[in-house]
Amino acid sequence: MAGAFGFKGCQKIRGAQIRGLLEAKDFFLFDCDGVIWHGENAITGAAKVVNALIRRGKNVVFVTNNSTRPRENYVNKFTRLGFTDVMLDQIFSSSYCSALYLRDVVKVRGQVFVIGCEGLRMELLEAGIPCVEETDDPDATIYNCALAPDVKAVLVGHDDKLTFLKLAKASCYLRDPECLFLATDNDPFHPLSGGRILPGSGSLTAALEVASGRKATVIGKPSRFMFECISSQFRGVDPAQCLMVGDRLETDMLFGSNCGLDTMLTLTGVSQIEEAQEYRNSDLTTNHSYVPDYVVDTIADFLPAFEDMEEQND
Ligand SMILES: O=C(O)COP(=O)(O)O
Ligand SMILES: [Mg+2]
Repeated sequence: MAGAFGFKGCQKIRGAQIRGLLEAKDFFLFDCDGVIWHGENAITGAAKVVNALIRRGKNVVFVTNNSTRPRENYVNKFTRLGFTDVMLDQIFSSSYCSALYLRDVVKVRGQVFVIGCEGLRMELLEAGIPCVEETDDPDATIYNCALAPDVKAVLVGHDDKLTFLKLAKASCYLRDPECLFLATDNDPFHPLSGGRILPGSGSLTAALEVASGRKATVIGKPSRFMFECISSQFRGVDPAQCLMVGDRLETDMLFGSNCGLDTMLTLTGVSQIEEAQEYRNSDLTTNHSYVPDYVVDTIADFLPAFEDMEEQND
């Protein structure tokens, strides 16, 4: 897919080309982990870029598959890391969008069984969606535990306190075909320092898919639903005016393609340019949806373009 400037995918761009892109787009969607920050550390220059875009009147939103924190937590994190003007309504997390999906699309009537962190439960409760209480009985097993009545959905997100009992309970609830099976995202893993990895929600969902014999509906990237949330909150967004900036081909770039957005891969996160070139050279046309229109080493590559624009305006 060629971007607005006719570039073939995987083209590294900088300077004047980035400036052209900044002038042509008015809606910027940023992935967080691997683009804006790594864990608790901002990527060098990221705050300056985001602050400059907002100062120039561009729309900036953040689309993160991380389901572990409530949005307020992100506002504090952005402030802590030097992003001066990020507001709650610019943050679209897979937990917040899962709550919107259950409230506004499913209009769920009944309880939701959650496999996930406290941040996911908080977003659901904030949206008025009752969650099945977690048991703290150390002797509870699937043979003797109580199962809640009227569970109308099972929602799986990143859960670093996953237990066999939680998986077993979810499998029982999913025996009811009326009970929806949802996942906040399908990320398989998250790289950690020292070559370690953290299993993602996708690995927990896969376990439940095998146990239940059912397939989950994924709310987060690469599904289009997060863009639908953004579009309805900003009263209609023109995909042609958007640029999706991410670090992962199979979630961020595919999300952008699925929503008809131009896409930019930054090489500060999970995916490398060689992987993107492999997808581009693939005979399988479905693989071309993973190919970014543009590639930059880091979003800090935007900074010289702002300086050019300033000089031009002086
Ligand atoms: O940390 C994660 O779950 C991934 O988050 P991201 O979508 O912001 O990269
Ligand atoms: Mg990321």
